[in-house]
Amino acid sequence: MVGTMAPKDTHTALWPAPRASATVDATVHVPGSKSVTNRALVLAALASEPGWLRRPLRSRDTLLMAAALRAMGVGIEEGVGPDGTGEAWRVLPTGLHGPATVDVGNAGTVMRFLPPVAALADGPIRFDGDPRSYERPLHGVVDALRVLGARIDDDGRGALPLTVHGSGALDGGPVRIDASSSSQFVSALLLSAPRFNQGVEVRHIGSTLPSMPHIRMTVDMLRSVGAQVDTPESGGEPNVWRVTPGALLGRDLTVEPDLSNAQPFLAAALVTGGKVIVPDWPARTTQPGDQLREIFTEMGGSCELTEYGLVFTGSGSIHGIDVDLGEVGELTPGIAAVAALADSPSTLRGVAHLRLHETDRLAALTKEINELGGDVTETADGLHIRPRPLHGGVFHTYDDHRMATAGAIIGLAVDGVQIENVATTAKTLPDFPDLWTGMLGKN
Ligand SMILES: O=C(O)C1=C[C@@H](OP(=O)(O)O)[C@@H](O)[C@H](O)C1
Ligand SMILES: C=C(OP(=O)(O)O)C(=O)O
Repeated sequence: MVGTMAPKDTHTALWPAPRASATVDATVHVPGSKSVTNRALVLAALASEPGWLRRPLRSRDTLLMAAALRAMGVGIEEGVGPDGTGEAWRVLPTGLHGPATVDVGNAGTVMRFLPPVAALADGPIRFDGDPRSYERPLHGVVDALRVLGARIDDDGRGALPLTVHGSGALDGGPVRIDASSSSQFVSALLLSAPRFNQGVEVRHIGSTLPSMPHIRMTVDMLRSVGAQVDTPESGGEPNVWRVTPGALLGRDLTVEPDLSNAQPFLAAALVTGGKVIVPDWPARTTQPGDQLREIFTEMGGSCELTEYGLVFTGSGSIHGIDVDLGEVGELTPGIAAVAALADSPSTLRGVAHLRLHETDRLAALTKEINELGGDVTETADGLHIRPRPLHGGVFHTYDDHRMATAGAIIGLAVDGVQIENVATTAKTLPDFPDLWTGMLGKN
């Protein structure tokens, strides 16, 4: 296996989650969005001219994406931007070639967005990854690609590991998929579709479709590089997306801060009754993390979006919430952590698909919060959380970055919480421990 594996000995290491000794008052510069960085890399690799990616996220998931595209022949030069300010990557779309091997790690974006890219390469592309990647749903992408003309060898489950036998081009056309287990099936097919001979028409036929903001992000970013996309929201049929074939432009794109990774820092303001400022919070964005402004306000905070960024202030009280998180599933672990410290119960709904994320997040949150003395029960599609006084203990993280940050939130208010393998935050936020202690004035 190639790529950026987390070192083994960090898996059992325990990190004493710092207890907040005072109200937090900090400005936290949150690194770039994983979801934007990995979409931008794919689109730049498929473009007909070079492009720039400024302030890209440098984390396990994005480095795996860059390594995979490089393995297929794309040039990605890491350096500073054209005006000398900040990190910027130059992407040179110099072809898509096999044979190559791709390590997806446990990155949903890599395992789902790249098989359609591989179908356009001129040789076999082998996909492998962490053990968990074998269990995460991929059938929506694999089955659809076969309908669209690709040859794929897998073990019969439509899951990893597998080989896409790229032939240099893909027919494309209409396809029906059930994306109820991951919005990334839809995003994956749309992102590469301008390069399919007939483009694509994706029709979602499942009962529910999670993470709509992430599909909007895909559509927005496609349009920003010149693709023509018809969506349900632009007057098309419900649950149908169409992409017209055509060349993609090389762009100069600045990546927004990752608003889902801003969550633990905003939560710190909420939990301690303090204030956290996140510079460069975008005024308009498709990122699901933007919904934290509303969710955390309902849970007791208040926020002001200024030209400088988001100013989020806790009131000293934390309220429970009854909320459907289907659109913003990746925010669930952080919301559950805050809810466990609230003054009233919470019900988090619409997130059954989290059982197939980095880990089974509903089971993991239930077990870990309850082992600290909490009272959480799983429902068919979410969690009931009844706050109780918590005590210290080991918070296991199951190689899930958002479990680690959820544990750190609880540790702010509870003595003796120890986070197992905090290094797993490197999936999307390698700087987490430093940013966290910096926020608390403990560096
Ligand atoms: O497209 C994306 O960038 C993402 C989509 C969502 O996936 P699911 O729809 O599988 O939940 C989200 O949870 C994940 O963190 C990132
Ligand atoms: C679900 C997540 O990631 P992935 O892109 O691997 O699906 C996440 O970051 O919460």
